This record gives sequence, structure tokens and C-alpha cells, in this order.
Amino acid sequence: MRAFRISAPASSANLGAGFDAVGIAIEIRITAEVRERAPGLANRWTYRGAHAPTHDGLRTCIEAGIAALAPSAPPLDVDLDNAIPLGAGLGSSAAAYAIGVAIGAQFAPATIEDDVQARAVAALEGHPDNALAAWYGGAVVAATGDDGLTSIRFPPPDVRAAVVVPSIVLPTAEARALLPQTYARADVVHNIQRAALLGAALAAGRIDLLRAAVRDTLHQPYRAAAIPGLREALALEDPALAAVALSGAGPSVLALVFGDPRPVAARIAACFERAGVASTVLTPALAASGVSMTLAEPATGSA
Ligand SMILES: Nc1ncnc2c1ncn2[C@@H]1O[C@H](COP(=O)(O)OP(=O)(O)OP(=O)(O)O)[C@@H](O)[C@H]1O
Ligand SMILES: N[C@@H](CCO)C(=O)O
Repeated sequence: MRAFRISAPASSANLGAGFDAVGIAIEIRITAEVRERAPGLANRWTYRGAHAPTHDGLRTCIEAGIAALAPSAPPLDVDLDNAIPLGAGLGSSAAAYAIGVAIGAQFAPATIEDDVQARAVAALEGHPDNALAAWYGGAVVAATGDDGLTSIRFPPPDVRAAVVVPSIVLPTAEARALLPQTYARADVVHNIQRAALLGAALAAGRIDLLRAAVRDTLHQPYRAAAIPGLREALALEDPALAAVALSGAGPSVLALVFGDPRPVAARIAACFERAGVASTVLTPALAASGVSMTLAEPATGSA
């Protein structure tokens, strides 16, 4: 009976101008302790952690990942420990799909190459920026469409993260519905210039370029209408601030910070507070590794 532990990190998609293209992994994780059960038994799921699931949303993502690679997987005992705030723009669904695919690979009829697994996560998640950051860790740039999926991964920049999670509910679908169908050429050119700069800055480790590279005209200004305090947070100036952006579809804000991230996090939280919105502050490291698996102790007794 196989038993192992799999974890996957949170992620912050976009980094401003890299809308739907850039993602960065954050050292806040979903961890699954997985044990194979005897044939004929049902799956058994337990939930815990700072953001313990209260319904089967994450489980559904994990099961889809397992089914994509191993439709005939044996019954499993899965103990899910979640530290990623849910539905907050921090890639909890991408982490869950990544865990599911990694479990599925363990029970697939043949060995599945790593990049095939990564593509499966991206296909299930629908957003390669979150999906590949969860899978590979570090920072990723991804392009997807009729020409398939092309991506590159970089080590995370040498900064700390400040993640401020406002107590606003903004489902990804709603945050996307706020965006216009068409854009002015000047806004598109603005983002192309900065997204190209962002990719180059990540590739070259030029943290000093990030502040300029993340400025966005395609999604953050529109999403700000649903996130009181966001405009002010994105306009913050601070010598310790390497970059500040809406995290994914929001409502969380990610700041990349030189040195102690707490003062910058407090300034972002104050922007929300002035707008009448409470928030929670996290100061995680950026995650250099994505999905990781370790073998667990052999089961003792019960199936
Ligand atoms: N209370 C909950 N218990 C279990 N699962 C939840 C709960 N709330 C949300 N979920 C699940 O968490 C996932 C949230 O995914 P969603 O794509 O909306 O946001 P996210 O992954 O946190 O952020 P983003 O994709 O914008 O970075 C969904 O799969 C949803 O079903
Ligand atoms: N790039 C996506 C991320 C959603 O998880 C967006 O901004 O809508």
C-alpha cells in the first residue's frame, strides 16, 4: 500500500502587467497525506489547517487531477492540511489541481513525464500563470493558445513577500467580468512594454526593474472598482517596495519587499482600513520549489 505526502504552494498570478502570463510561487502550502486503501473501500477525506476546507471545492480539484492521469486509481485516504486563503487570488485551486495530478501520476499505468503533468495542471486550472507557478515553484512566464503552451521558469527574485488579504469576496469569474472586451491601443502597448520588461527583469534577476515593470493598464484599474483601497495600495511609494500588484484576480495584494516585509504590509493594510475593509497580513517567503513529494511512514494496521 503506497503512502506519501504531497504539497503545492500558493501562487500570485499576473504581477501587474503580466496579465494571464506571469506567476510567482509563494511559500504557503496545501499538504496532502495520501494513503492507499484496500480495494473495495471508499475514499476517505479529512480536512484541517488554517484554511481548512468547509466544503468539497478543493477536493473536487484534486479528484479531477487524479482522474486526469489515473482514472483507475485505488481508494485513497487523503488528509488535507490547507494554509492557503481560499478564493483570495492566491492560487488555491491551482495548488489543488497540482496535488491531484501529482497523486494521479503515482497511480498512472505508465510513467508520465514532468512536463506532461505540468500541462495537465494548466489544462485543468485554465490559468497557466497560477498552474505552472504551483507546479514548478519560482517565477514563471507562460504563453498559451492555439499554438499550445510555452513556458519558462526562473528562480524567485531575492525579496520577501507581503500578502494582504482583504475581507472581500470576489470570485475569479466576477473579477474577469469586470474587464472590458476591447482596449485602446495605447493601453495595450503600455502593457506589452512592461510585460516584456517584467520577463527580462525576472530572467536577469533585475529586482530594481520590477517596480516599473508591474504597472498595468489592462486589469487592475477595472478590478479596483470592486476592491476598495486597492488603488491606494497600488500607488504606495516606499524605499523597501520592489513591486506591488493585485494578486491574481484578487482581492489580495502582493508586495515584493526588500528586507522586513511587515512595515510595507502594514501600509497596504492601512489602505484597506481607510476604505473600511478589514484585512489579514501574511509575510511568507517566495517558494523556490513547486509540487513536492516525500514518502510517508508505512501504514500500521487499518486500511
Ligand atoms: N470554504 C471552502 N472549502 C473548500 N473549498 C473552497 C472553499 N472556498 C473556496 N474553495 C475552493 O477553492 C478554490 C478557489 O479557487 P479560485 O480559482 O476561485 O480562487 P483561488 O485559486 O484561491 O485564487 P486565484 O485562482 O484567483 O489565484 C475553488 O476550487 C473553490 O471550490
Ligand atoms: N490571470 C488570471 C488569474 C486568475 O486566477 C486573472 O487575473 O484573472
